[in-house]
Amino acid sequence: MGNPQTIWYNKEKNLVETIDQRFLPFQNRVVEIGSLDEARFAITDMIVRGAPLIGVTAAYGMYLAARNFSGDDFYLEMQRAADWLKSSRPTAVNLAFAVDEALSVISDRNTVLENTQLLFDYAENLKEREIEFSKNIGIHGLELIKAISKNKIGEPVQILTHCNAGRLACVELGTATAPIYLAHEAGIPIHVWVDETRPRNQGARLTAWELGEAGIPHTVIPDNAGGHLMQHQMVDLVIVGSDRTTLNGDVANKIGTYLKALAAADNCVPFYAALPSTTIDWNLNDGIAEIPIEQRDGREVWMMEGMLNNEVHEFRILPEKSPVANYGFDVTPARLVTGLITERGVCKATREGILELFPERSLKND
Ligand SMILES: CSC[C@@H](O)[C@H](O)C(=O)COP(=O)(O)O
Repeated sequence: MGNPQTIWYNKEKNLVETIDQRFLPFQNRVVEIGSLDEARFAITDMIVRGAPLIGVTAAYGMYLAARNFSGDDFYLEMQRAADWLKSSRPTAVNLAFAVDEALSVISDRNTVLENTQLLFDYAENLKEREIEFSKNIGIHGLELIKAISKNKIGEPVQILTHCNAGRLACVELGTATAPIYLAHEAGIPIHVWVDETRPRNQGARLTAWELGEAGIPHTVIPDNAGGHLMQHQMVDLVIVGSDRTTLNGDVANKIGTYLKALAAADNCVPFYAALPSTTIDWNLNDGIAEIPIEQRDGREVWMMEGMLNNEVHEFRILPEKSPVANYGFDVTPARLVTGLITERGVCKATREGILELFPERSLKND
């Protein structure tokens, strides 16, 4: 699989490097990030994507802003860098979390050099934390898969996932895919239905690529197929990721997730969201009203990208004069979510369930 991590600091080059996800699965390119602007561009242009990876990239962006600082007012410059990064994508809360936490590690008692080192350490530490979170999400989610597997007598557990909440969206292992990787490693027969996830096709392009690399049986399906499969008992479990989950358990995730949750509820299929605590917005209590939903360039809807004669091409797929709308995310209300798989365990998608796992947040949220 090559480097299992999606982002790393290259000591020889003194640069951050990441996989350029815009070219997968056609080409596996590495891109260098050497400045704040390059970090922001990586996020806006979706060279990197997925809530945890966006957060880690932003943390490195803060470090690079400090490293390249040459003005008079370090603090003001870092505040500007923070605002600039935060304005890159609105929905994934990991971004604001990482930038704010990065700001909190610097102090006016330190030299610029000391603060720069602190920001580097913070980015590396966040990266390690995300790796650990993914591992623990995997361990807790694995128990759900094991329990279903007991009743399948040698048949594979059928898991449906939407978008890419795999290692490419994180640093290693992923969120929704972490239990899948661990189940596969443990020899539990599994099969994954991969929603293609229009318009950018993160499922077809990224999740399918990842699972293929890991040798995990999977089938890519058009986004509209999930309901049919569930009606015919062809899905045992849905696991999706999240870009922002509110304290009351509402789950924002890639557009189309809500429809999968509706179909799952109608067919009594358990529907779980897997997410690290860095994806929980502790300040929000109503996802539908309060989570900002990114609207992206219509080009993603009217163009399709594909491979022809070994080259990546774009194709127009609808009439030139038809307007398009491109909402990036939707919110699945907590009542449709069977549970949340977090690094501390599985809980109900309720304020009580979340705070039971994260009691240290209780005081702050009373
Ligand atoms: C682990 S990130 C949450 C995912 O499930 C999510 O839907 C996703 O892939 C992120 O969206 P993206 O627009 O690709 O950054």
